[in-house]
This record gives sequence, structure tokens and C-alpha cells, in this order.
Amino acid sequence: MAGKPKLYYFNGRGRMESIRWLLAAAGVEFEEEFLETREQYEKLLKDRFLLFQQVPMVEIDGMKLVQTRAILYYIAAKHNLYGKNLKERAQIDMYVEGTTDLMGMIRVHHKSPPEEKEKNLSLIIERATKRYFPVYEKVLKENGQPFLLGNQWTWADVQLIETLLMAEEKESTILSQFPLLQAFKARMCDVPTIKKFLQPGSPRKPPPDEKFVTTANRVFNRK
Ligand SMILES: N[C@@H](CCC(=O)N[C@@H](CS)C(=O)NCC(=O)O)C(=O)O
Repeated sequence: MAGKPKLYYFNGRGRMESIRWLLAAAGVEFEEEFLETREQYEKLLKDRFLLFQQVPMVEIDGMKLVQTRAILYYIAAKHNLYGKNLKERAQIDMYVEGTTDLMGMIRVHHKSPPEEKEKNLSLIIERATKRYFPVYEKVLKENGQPFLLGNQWTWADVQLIETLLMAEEKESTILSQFPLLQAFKARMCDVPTIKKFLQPGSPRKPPPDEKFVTTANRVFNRK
């Protein structure tokens, strides 16, 4: 039997967090190795296969996978969370890319200098409430089903709940005009594997703090 997947990344959310979410939602236990120093990173480069010398890297099923999207596609397909046919897969891709774009904006906000934080936050709220959330609210309304593609949740739902929670950390009332997304949030948070992941002490990571950013810069600064 294959062992647990092993995740290599910093001790923060960053690009690895969606991978943690997807594995946890699929009910897969995993191990993590955190890179805290340049030596650890050099060792990882030397001992392990890092195709583009970048993390996230995940050892899974005898492979050393890099590139976040490739890792996510593999996990989603393996656990039947990537649609029943090519059309569903295309829909999932569209929904996932939308949430990925919004998450990217939120991540930039974590790292932005203090004088730009307020402006960035206004843009996140504007984009979330005018561009992205109305789409997911409309999908749920039109299909009249509990999840984006019907009555079974998929990878798209996992990314959506991750994004909703991230957005609420920035602005607690951000979902106030979206009743179906609020109900969706409650439903997804009640999925047993997700409920477990959200409990204190789970592998869910806090947002990157100053220490995380400093560590990443120190490890990878090649100037
Ligand atoms: N396209 C890659 C980008 C990975 C990436 O930029 N990783 C950063 C850490 S979040 C890294 O390893 N940077 C070091 C470097 O580029 O040398 C992915 O999505 O996984």
C-alpha cells in the first residue's frame, strides 16, 4: 500500500494551502516537511527531485510532483473530485481558476506594504462582491443544487470554500449580500473531512505572517 503523501513547503499557507485543503477534503492523511533554512532548501534540491527548483513539492504514489496545478489536478482526478466527463471538467476548471485569481489577490494583500494595504483591500472587496461571488451565487441559484456541479461536491467546491473563508478573514461581512453562498459555506463546513480540517490543531495553516515572508525571502534570495 502506498504511504502517506509528503508535502514540502514553508510553514505557511502560500501555494501549498489549496493542496492541503484538497487532500484533507478527500480524507487523505499527509505528512509535511517545512523549509525553515537555506540549508534545508539546498538539501531538498540535492536529495530530492525538484524539477524547476521550486516548491510546493509533493511525494505521492512514487512520484515527486511539482507545479501546484499539476499536483491539484492529480489529487482531484485520483479522488474522483474532477467531474464525470470532459464538460464537467471544463466547468470545474473555470470555477477553480476564478477562485484562484481571487485568492491570488488576497495573497498579494498579505504581503503588501502598510501604505498600500487599504487600497488593496478595497480592490479585493470590490472584485469579490462585484465580479466573483455573484457568479458562484448565480450558479447555485440556477442549478438549485447544494454544490456547484450538482448534489456531489467536487474540487471546485473545495476551492470555493477555501476562498470564502480567506475572504472573510479580510472582511467579515463580505458574504452579507450572498445568501446562497452563506448556505453553501455552512454546508461545506459540515462535510466531515472538512469539519475535521477546520478544527484547531489540524494542518490548516495561519496566513503567512512577517516571519513566513522573511523566511521565504531569506531562503530563496539569490542576489
Ligand atoms: N508555477 C509554480 C511556482 C512555484 C513557486 O514560485 N514557488 C516559490 C515558492 S511559493 C519558489 O519555490 N520560489 C523559489 C524560486 O523560484 O527559486 C507553482 O505553481 O508551483
